[in-house]
Amino acid sequence: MSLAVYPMVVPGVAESHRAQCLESLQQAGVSVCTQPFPLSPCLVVASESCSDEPDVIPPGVGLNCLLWFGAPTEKFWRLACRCSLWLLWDERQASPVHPLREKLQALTSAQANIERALDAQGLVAQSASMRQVLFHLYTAARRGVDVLLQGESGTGKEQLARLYHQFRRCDGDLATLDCTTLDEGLAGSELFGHERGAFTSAHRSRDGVIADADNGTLFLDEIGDLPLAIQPKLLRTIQERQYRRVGGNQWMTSTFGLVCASHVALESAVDAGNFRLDLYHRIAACVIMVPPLRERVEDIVPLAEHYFASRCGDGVSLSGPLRQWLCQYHYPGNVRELYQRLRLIQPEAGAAQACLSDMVMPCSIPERSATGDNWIHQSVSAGLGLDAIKERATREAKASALRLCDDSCKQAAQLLGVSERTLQLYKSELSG
Ligand SMILES: Nc1ncnc2c1ncn2[C@@H]1O[C@H](COP(=O)(O)OP(=O)(O)OP(=O)(O)O)[C@@H](O)[C@H]1O
Repeated sequence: MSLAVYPMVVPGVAESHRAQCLESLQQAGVSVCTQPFPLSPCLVVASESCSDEPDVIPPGVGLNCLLWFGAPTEKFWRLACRCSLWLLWDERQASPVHPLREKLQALTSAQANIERALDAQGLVAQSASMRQVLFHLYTAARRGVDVLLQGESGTGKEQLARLYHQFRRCDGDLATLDCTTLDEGLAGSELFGHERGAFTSAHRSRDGVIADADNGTLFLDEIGDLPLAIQPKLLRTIQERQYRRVGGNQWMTSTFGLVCASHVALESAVDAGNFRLDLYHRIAACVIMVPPLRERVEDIVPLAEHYFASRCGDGVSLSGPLRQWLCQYHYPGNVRELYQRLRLIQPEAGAAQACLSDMVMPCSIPERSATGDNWIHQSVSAGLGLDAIKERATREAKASALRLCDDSCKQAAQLLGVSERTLQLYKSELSG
């Protein structure tokens, strides 16, 4: 396999270390790219003397390997947690040519497979933290390790479960069970299936999701919501991959890979007595924390571009103010909320750029507000006249625009198509 790498020497690293690194790459037969290239891994070269910037690793580069000169220190761990793999270079020993080649080989083939899977599923992951999540997911899937995905709602756990299934390259299907919808009485049947006559409405025998996942992957979404009564029944199934249908007495086998997801920290659910510790230990062999969107701001613009590309065709770029507007928000609902926000923006078909002025605001004032109070109707009945009504509508529009734009007069002005000064005056009137 021909290997290429982009060495990213962190500022402050000694020149002698940089030279040693380049020499080892040459000995390992690895070519050196002069630019970060998405499909080539990045070798982050660092040592204790390097700068301590948290964002030394730029977004958009491929998977990365940290090459650290010297003994690991706190700085090493801070950097290592942003890298997929790492290699320590103990200067008393010969240069680590073979391990270096091996790690770069592993990263290169993972990178190509991950890229293919992202394309196939229409997913975007540019940030170093998401690249790392993908690498761990890929490694776990290829080694047949079960995975627990934890992260806030809307971060993409379900999409990652699909990727995990794709990475496993198995013959069977991805069988999904959303545990939030499980009725306590029917949970056993949904999971294990049932025999005919097992309960009053069981007119026929049927398979459950565990049988459906045979030779494939079982995805238990929101596993924290699994009724407590059914939890002990899953222990053997997860450990031995065996199950018994409700009303049956024969143990059956299903060979599946397991991926579970939860938006709550399951450790807290265990502490609160809502989740069994023995079940937690069986599903948490490899816990992958999916970072919230506000902690990977680098993903916001690529996700937005991806969203517009899927709606308007390729090549829609975002105007500067629109990028700024999108990146300033903190997205408690994560990618799902970003997509909802983007629905407000409607670039013209075939337009090369999406701008804030493409934003569609609700153009008619609702007939009745949630409280049932129709202020326009009341104002008209009270004989207030059009000017007073317009004046109030204008004030409400300014307040809404400022709220939407996190109090930025400039962006709110763009949104309303008025001058920035108009919004500044409105704000000073309010504070005066
Ligand atoms: N990396 C990504 N690239 C493209 N779209 C994404 C990505 N991550 C999430 N999405 C989109 O965001 C939305 C929410 O994703 P998903 O349902 O996977 O989140 P979740 O973490 O499972 O949420 P919940 O905990 O509420 O079930 C979906 O529309 C999904 O397509």
